[in-house]
Amino acid sequence: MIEVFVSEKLVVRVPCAVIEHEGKILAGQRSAALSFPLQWEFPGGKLEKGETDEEGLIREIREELDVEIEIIHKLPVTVKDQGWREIVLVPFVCRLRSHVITLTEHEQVLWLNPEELPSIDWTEGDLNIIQNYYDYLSIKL
Ligand SMILES: Nc1nc2c([nH]c(=O)n2[C@@H]2O[C@H](COP(=O)(O)OP(=O)(O)OP(=O)(O)O)[C@@H](O)[C@H]2O)c(=O)[nH]1
Repeated sequence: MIEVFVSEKLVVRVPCAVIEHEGKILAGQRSAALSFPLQWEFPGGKLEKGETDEEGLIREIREELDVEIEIIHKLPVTVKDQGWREIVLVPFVCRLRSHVITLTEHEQVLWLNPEELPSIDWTEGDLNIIQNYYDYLSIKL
C-alpha cells in the first residue's frame, strides 16, 4: 500500500472502476465486516508499492471480482477528507474482458442503468464520481 503524509495527513490513493457492460454499470456492496459496511462503491483499492493506478486497478479487480478489465478512460480525481486521512479516488471507466464474476470481498454486486446510480447508498465521494461519469457520457454521445 502507498501512503504519503502531506502536512501531517495521510494521503491514500485508491483507483476504482466504473465498469460498463451492455449499458449497465457495476456497483459493489462493501462487506459488513469492513469500514463503511454495506455501503456501495466502485470496486478498486489501495495501490501496492511501485504500481501505477492502472496496474493497481487491474490487480484489485482480479482479486475482488476475478475478472479481467480493459481500461477505457480516466475520470477526474475526487478527494475525500476522512479527517485523519485523505482518500484520493482515481476512477476509470472500464469494460469487462472476461464475464464470469466471482465475488471474494463484496456482499453483492448490482448492474444499474446510469440514471439508477444515485438511488443506492454510496460511500461519500462517489456521488462526485457519478456526476463526472455523467459528464463523460454527455460528451461521448
Ligand atoms: N474501492 C473503492 N474505495 C472507496 C470508494 N469510495 C471510497 O470512499 N472508498 C474508500 O477508499 C478506501 C479503499 O480502500 P480498500 O478498498 O483497500 O478498502 P478497506 O476497507 O480495506 O480500507 P480501509 O479499511 O483503510 O478503509 C476505503 O476506505 C473506502 O471506503 C470507491 O468507490 N471504491
